[in-house]
Amino acid sequence: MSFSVEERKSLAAEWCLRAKGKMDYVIVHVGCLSLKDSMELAQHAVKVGADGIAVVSPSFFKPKTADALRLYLQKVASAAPTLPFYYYHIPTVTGVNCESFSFGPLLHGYWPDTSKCPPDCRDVDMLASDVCKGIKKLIPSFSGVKFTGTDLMDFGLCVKYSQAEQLLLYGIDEQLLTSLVLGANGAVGSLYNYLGRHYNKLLVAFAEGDLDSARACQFNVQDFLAFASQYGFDVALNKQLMSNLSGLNLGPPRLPVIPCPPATVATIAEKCRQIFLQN
Ligand SMILES: CC(=O)N[C@@H]([C@@H](O)[C@H](O)[C@H](O)CO)[C@@H](O)CC(=O)C(=O)O
Repeated sequence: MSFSVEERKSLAAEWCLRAKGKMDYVIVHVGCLSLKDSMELAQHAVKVGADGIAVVSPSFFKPKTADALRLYLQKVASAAPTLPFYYYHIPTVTGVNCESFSFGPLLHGYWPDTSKCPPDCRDVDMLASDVCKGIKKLIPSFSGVKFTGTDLMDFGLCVKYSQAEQLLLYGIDEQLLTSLVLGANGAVGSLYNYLGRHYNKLLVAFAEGDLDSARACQFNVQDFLAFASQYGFDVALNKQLMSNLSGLNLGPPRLPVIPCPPATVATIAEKCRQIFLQN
């Protein structure tokens, strides 16, 4: 999102090129503040051979209702109708709220029908299950959701009303196990960039019904994040950890995101090695 449209195009082209024969999917994120930019990126994703596109809600002029967001998503999808389309739900980042809710914010999550709400309720995430309701009629290429949220009832409803073959990708890495129980069939997140082997153990243990081992894997991640959070775990620190742990120089974050002091990164990387090399 911090990249220009041109930078995003060249990154998408490079990923699609290099992933050939190595990766099952490259899903290009094309969400922007401008609908036109998103449509341009969607068309470009087709040209470079992406396997799908994903879109977050615009976060400056925000949609006020799930209907409005669906209409926006429909327009973006129409620019690349042959590509599988994914809605990327990440309310803590987009700040997209339900502005109307019949029983007020305290009951958020327990009453997903936002159509019945008064117009004075602004602090409630717009539910992904509302956005996805009936979306296939508007977007025939709709193929699933990337759900980065802690509202597991909302996630559960996305799973319940999804169709066969759709992807339900969970995005809170420290709670992956919980989402698997509810029916997640994939995950996208930042920690997988350096904890892939560890998470594969969790997935295998879960698939084999070995919940003790799966829980142990998840708890290790939670321990690690609790440690890193003391230093302010954020996107900058995460990128620096990726560089430190992989040995690849991934470059600095872009302003206004400020990097973490290198000594702190080294401390956290060391903790990561301690926890995950021993387990
Ligand atoms: C809010 C946020 O950044 N969430 C991350 C998580 O991977 C997150 O970093 C992790 O669960 C630690 O809290 C991802 O879901 C989002 C993400 O990696 C992305 O869109 O690039």
